[in-house]
Parts: sequence; C-alpha cells; structure tokens
Amino acid sequence: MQAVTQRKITVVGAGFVGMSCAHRAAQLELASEVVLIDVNGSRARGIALDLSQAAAIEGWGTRVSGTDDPQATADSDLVIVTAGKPRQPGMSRSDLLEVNGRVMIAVAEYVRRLSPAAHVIVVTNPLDTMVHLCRHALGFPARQVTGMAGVLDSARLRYFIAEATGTGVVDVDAMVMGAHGDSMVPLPKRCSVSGVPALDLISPAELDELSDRTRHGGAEIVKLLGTGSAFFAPAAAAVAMAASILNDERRLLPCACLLNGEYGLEGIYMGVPAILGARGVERIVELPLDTEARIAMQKTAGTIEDDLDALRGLGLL
Ligand SMILES: NC(=O)c1ccc[n+]([C@@H]2O[C@H](COP(=O)([O-])OP(=O)(O)OC[C@H]3O[C@@H](n4cnc5c(N)ncnc54)[C@H](O)[C@@H]3O)[C@@H](O)[C@H]2O)c1
Ligand SMILES: O=C(O)C[C@H](O)C(=O)O
Repeated sequence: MQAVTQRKITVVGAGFVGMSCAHRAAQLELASEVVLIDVNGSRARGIALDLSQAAAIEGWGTRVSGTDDPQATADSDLVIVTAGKPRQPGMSRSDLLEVNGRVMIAVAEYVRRLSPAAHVIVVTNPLDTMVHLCRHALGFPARQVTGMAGVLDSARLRYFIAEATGTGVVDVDAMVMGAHGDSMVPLPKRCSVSGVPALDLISPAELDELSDRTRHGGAEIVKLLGTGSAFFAPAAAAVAMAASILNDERRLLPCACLLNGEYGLEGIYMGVPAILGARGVERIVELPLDTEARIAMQKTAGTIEDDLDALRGLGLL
C-alpha cells in the first residue's frame, strides 16, 4: 500500500453511481478521505462500512465514511454529484428535470457554503442542464464545475468499435461531443485503432450503426436492467475526470463545459473536448468540424436550450 495523498473527496448520492465512484476513488487511493453523503444516511453509512471492510482485502488505505450531515463534507477538494433519480424504461433523461433540479439546488447550497474551493463534477441527469443549474446555484468560476457524459459516451463507442473490428478496446479512440442525449454528436472520422482510422477497418455504414447504438447506449442498459441505469462505466468516467483534476494529469477528455463562444455557442454547458488539470477546465479545445458535425452541434445545443427553458418555466433557474 502506498502513502495516500491528503485529500478529501465527497460523493453526493450513495446510490449505484455514487457507491461505485466511492469504490473506484478509494481503490485508486485518489484521496485520503472519501465522504459519501445521502439523504438516506443509513444507506450511506452502510455502503461506507461495507467498502471499508473491502479495504483490507483489496489493499487500499483511503478512509470511507457515510453520512447525511453536510457538515461532514466541509473542505472537500472535489465533489462528485450523483444524487437524484435515474430514469426508468420509456423515460427520457429530460423527464427528470424537475425532481433532480430540486436536488441540485439543495446540494449546491452546502457545497458552496462548506467547500468553496472544491472542484465539482456533476453526473446527475439530465446532465447538461443539471451541471448548468448546479454551477448557477454554486456561483463558482466555470472552470471549477464540469459535467460527466462525454467520457462515458466515447467509451461506449470505443467498446462497440473494438467489438466490430476485433481489436483490443484500449487501443480504440473515439470522441463524442454535444448533449448527453439522443442528439449527441459522435465524430466517425476521428475514430481510430492505434492511429489507424476506424474507417479503414469497417465501412461507413457499419460505423454509423455503432454511432447510433452509442446515442441510445444509456437507454439500452436502462431497458436491460428494468430498473435504474448504468453505473460501472459512469463511475469509472467520473473518477477518471476527478483523477485528471486532482493529479493535474491534463488529460484531454470530452466533458460538459460552460461555452463562451466556442463552437459558436455561448452561456450553455455542453460536451466538448477539454483539458482537465489542477485548475479544473484548463482549456476548451475547439476542433475543426465538417458541415454535417457543425449542424449537429447546433441541433444538439437546441435540445439543451429547451431543457433550460423548461427549468426557467419551473422557476428553478
Ligand atoms: N451523466 C451520466 O452519464 C450518467 C450516467 C449514469 C447515471 N446518471 C445519473 O446519475 C443519477 C444517479 O443514478 P443512480 O443509478 O446512482 O441512482 P440511485 O437511485 O441508485 O441513487 C441516487 C441516490 O441519490 C440520493 N439522493 C436523492 N436526493 C438526494 C440529496 N438531496 N442529497 C443526497 N442524496 C440524494 C438517493 O437517496 C439515492 O440513494 C441519476 O440522475 C442518473 O440518471 C448519469
Ligand atoms: O441513460 C441513462 O439514463 C443513464 C446515463 O445517462 C447513461 O447514459 O447511462
């Protein structure tokens, strides 16, 4: 076991995604302390106890605690927000706007008060709108607040390409931008396997099919599970972003960032490639896009604007 870095991570929500985030962060010893907070404090304490008992077997030294008391989250270096309802089969992520919007406001109130220097990664759906609302309620600089979706959507596409080409998934690269919804924007020409364009290995029609499966990748799992949604890959994605920030790894990852003119968009959070480092979003990277992708980016932004309007209509924004 190595010395654990003196850092504190809070994971808000001790449900499927939250407990998986806590487990992965602890396994990686990303912090000396992981606090799991949930309105269901008994569940948070139970998960923390179970995880703490896994530590001896798995060989990590992070202290994990569970609580329903916001005070226990004070002075966190990084907060991952997973609190809120998942969708059920037949629902869209936008159906969660009101219920999860209220959760975001409640959570942001104590994060702002107790951990003003924290980096915040939002996972709760509908992602782009929830990260927007969370940042609005926090009042933090935009670079301190990001949303996780693009890493997950890109990982799904990477997996589907690996399957279709018969190659190892770690060699596959892909980039998915835009909203975390059916209008997301996979970039087929940028998919590659160890530098070899995926389009040299499979046909454009095959790659289009994989992109389409990626657009509906979340719903595919929701349907299979019957209740709740994906959690292993989402947690791995959120913790990869957390590691890039806390360890100043400066990874170039697709994540939801507040746009300030990039891609011709202003004032909305949306999935774009960004460098994540010690200051949070160090830089948003603007890729040259062909006409088709540019049109898709405008369309996907429109879906986020619609959700933001709905939040305003509810008086939450
Ligand atoms: N961004 C993504 O790519 C992505 C991926 C997977 C899941 N999600 C979203 O993450 C969220 C969580 O999913 P899950 O599967 O963990 O759900 P879950 O139902 O298993 O867990 C949610 C937890 O949040 C808790 N909670 C509710 N209100 C709270 C509050 N105010 N403070 C603290 N905790 C609170 C609940 O008690 C519950 O334990 C959902 O909105 C889901 O759609 C997003
Ligand atoms: O699909 C969902 O509702 C959960 C998450 O956004 C996902 O993509 O797995």
